[in-house]
Amino acid sequence: YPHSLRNIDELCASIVRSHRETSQYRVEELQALRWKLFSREEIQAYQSKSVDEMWQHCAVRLTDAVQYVVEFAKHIPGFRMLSQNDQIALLKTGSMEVVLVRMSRFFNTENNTVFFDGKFAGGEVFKSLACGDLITAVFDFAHGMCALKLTEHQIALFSALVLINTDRPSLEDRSRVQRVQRSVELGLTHILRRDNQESLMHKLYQRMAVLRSLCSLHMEKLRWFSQRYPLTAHSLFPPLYKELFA
Ligand SMILES: COc1ccc2c(n1)CCN(C(C)=O)[C@H]2C(=O)Nc1ccc(OCc2ccccc2OC)cc1
Repeated sequence: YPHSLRNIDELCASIVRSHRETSQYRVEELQALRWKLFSREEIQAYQSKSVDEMWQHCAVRLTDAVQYVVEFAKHIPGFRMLSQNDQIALLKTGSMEVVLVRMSRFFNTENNTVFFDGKFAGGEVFKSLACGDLITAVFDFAHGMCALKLTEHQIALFSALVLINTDRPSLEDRSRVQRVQRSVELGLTHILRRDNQESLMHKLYQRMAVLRSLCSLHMEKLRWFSQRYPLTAHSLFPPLYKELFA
């Protein structure tokens, strides 16, 4: 275990603090926007964008969110003790997963909308991406996360566990990653026991399995897109999005 941490409480406190400091938007902030929807004209404007324009529009915004997840990862006790390559390997596959976990905090299950460009958007706004199955899967996942009614503390520990995942391919020092993963798992079970919600644990592992298939769908769509629009993907996407996902 990382020597600096005397006990699990301290581990949980540092992950919760990091989650709060890197959450880009506070839930209360966006609660006020939940019923701010796009007008028919605004929806039509998004739907008349070309495929590559809309992909670029979304990639820029999602890269914003990914940057905050990179910051979050750096403050997970033990993450920075891993080799650079292992840190990149974990972020390559885990950062979009954490973005999608966090995205569920900005999802309105009553009108099936998600925060996007300052308002809350329904799936029809993303029609010009030409990947309705990805959007449906993103919305379904957000619904599933909201149904668990996780606290911010639980989301923080769950996000850390999603990120520190030893199943990632090409890890150099799997056993070191395993030690960090075990301490985060201890933290999550500690939080759930304290909240008297241990039954959530297996539901969270099911959510992780759904998340993995959702993110491989995202990668598949991105590969499809990059082949069809190589110029946009290689020169107009944010470097971090390319580095992590392309
Ligand atoms: C961490 O949680 C959040 C939640 C919301 C937002 C952010 N962070 C960052 C700031 N942001 C802004 C500025 O709009 C929001 C955003 O990006 N929303 C948004 C973007 C794309 C969407 O679907 C398309 C799509 C989804 C998955 C994978 C690829 C995709 O397209 C290629 C849906 C919503």
